[in-house]
Amino acid sequence: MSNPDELLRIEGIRKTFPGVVALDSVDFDLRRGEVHVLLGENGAGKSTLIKMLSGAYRPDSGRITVGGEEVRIHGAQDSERLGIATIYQEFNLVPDLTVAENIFLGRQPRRFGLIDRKRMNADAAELLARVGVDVDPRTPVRELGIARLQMVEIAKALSLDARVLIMDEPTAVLTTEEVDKLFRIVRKLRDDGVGIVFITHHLEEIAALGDRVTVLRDGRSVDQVPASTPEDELVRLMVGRSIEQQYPRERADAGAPLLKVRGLTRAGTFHDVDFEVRAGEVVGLAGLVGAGRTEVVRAVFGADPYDSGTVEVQGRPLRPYDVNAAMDAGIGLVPEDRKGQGLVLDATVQENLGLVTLGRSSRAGFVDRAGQRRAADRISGQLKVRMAGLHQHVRTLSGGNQQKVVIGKWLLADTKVLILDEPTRGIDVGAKVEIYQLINELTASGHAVLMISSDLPEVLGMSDRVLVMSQGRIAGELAAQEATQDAVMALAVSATATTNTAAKDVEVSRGH
Ligand SMILES: Nc1ncnc2c1ncn2[C@@H]1O[C@H](COP(=O)(O)OP(=O)(O)OP(=O)(O)O)[C@@H](O)[C@H]1O
Repeated sequence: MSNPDELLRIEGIRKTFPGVVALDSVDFDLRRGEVHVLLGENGAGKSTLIKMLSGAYRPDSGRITVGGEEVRIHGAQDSERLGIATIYQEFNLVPDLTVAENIFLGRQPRRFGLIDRKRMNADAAELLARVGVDVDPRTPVRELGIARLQMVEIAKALSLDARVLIMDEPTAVLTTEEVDKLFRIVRKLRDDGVGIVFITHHLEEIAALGDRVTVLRDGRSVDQVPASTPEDELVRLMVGRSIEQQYPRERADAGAPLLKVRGLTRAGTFHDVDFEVRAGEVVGLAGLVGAGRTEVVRAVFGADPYDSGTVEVQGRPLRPYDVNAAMDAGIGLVPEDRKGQGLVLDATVQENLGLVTLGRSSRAGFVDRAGQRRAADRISGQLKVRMAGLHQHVRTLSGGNQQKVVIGKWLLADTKVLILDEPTRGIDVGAKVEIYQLINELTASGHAVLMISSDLPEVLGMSDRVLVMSQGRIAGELAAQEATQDAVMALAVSATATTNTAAKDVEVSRGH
């Protein structure tokens, strides 16, 4: 073996699916004590590559060597035996088992043939302490939030003595504080000699955490560069061109109010929420995690009930808790949890793109299939959905491309008021700009957009006005020119400061 620090090497890997070459002659290597970032657009092949290492997929050709020896990884057990642990975005934990049971699943310490719970819990507590997470090993996993689930997964990887830890977009769903904590743990593991493969769409994380970067483009490994490479250069390598303007907001003239929300209240969740969104406007809804932003927009969309207040679209009151009424009135919602709420995974791209429009036109008594196909073609082209064709099942699209389909579905539906909840989570930098441009087109043609985002630069870069929520109330409103990170944060913590809530509930939204 040439380099004693080399943990694994991938050479000339190819993997095809019907109609798609997902990976084509990909090279990659990982050393002890490094964070190696995998960077690439949505659909570039990042997840497919790591699935070769976790044993979920087998390559069509190419070589994988671990510790200098060629290996075949035919399943999760092979991968585990080779010291490779993978943490996916959808965690692999069993909700009804405890933290300790999950960590030692199938390997519980036994005493006289029975599971030795005392020892299992003590061992788990030690591992949890190593990752610095304060959780009782006897807690059922279903009671944990996302950040802690991730920590339990890391503890499990440690228990397996993993030398290679693969993390697929671990920061996508974390708050700033949680990201800091994760980074501390990852650095510690790196210092202990673990090799970490790290996937992210947040470029600023690369210099902060990474050592080397392998760039995948269209299923090929196009370059390997140091993590200190400037961001614009990374973008160029990844998308094959430079991006001039990250937030290309083109303001339109604000017209009549399309959406009016008055006194919206649900006890214990949000109170007296008043705002309006005018034709041609992008209004950002900022706030800390837990401020009630998603809850408010779900109530506006009729997906959840409220106790009092009114929602009007173009001057007409909407019946509460009635999604169909909201959609008929022209409201659309791209939800935060897209896989759960936004897509029919076993239907095709075209079927998913047509879900809202088809519902409407069939109610009106006709279905223009050719027109639907043209529309689906157009929008998938604009959003650069990477797919074998409109007939591909959404389940087999890459994560980012699935998200583009949900957004596309609503863009096609000609909604007057489009509500976007975390629209660019998991979306690559190039595709983000495409989405912003489509937002511009919408507002230029007189539509209104209400956008929740935890990515503060995105809110500031794309909104004409920013509403800031704090503890279920609108704490203030800022015009685009006065909306700075500091001004938003001051409002976001304002109610919290007066009510002196425990610091642990105050989790700052992502700001990068
Ligand atoms: N089971 C499958 N069947 C058919 N095509 C697939 C399957 N799995 C992946 N693909 C295709 O392989 C390509 C690479 O997808 P992959 O999920 O590896 O991308 P990615 O780089 O992880 O993207 P993202 O950033 O969006 O997560 C995509 O075009 C995808 O549609």
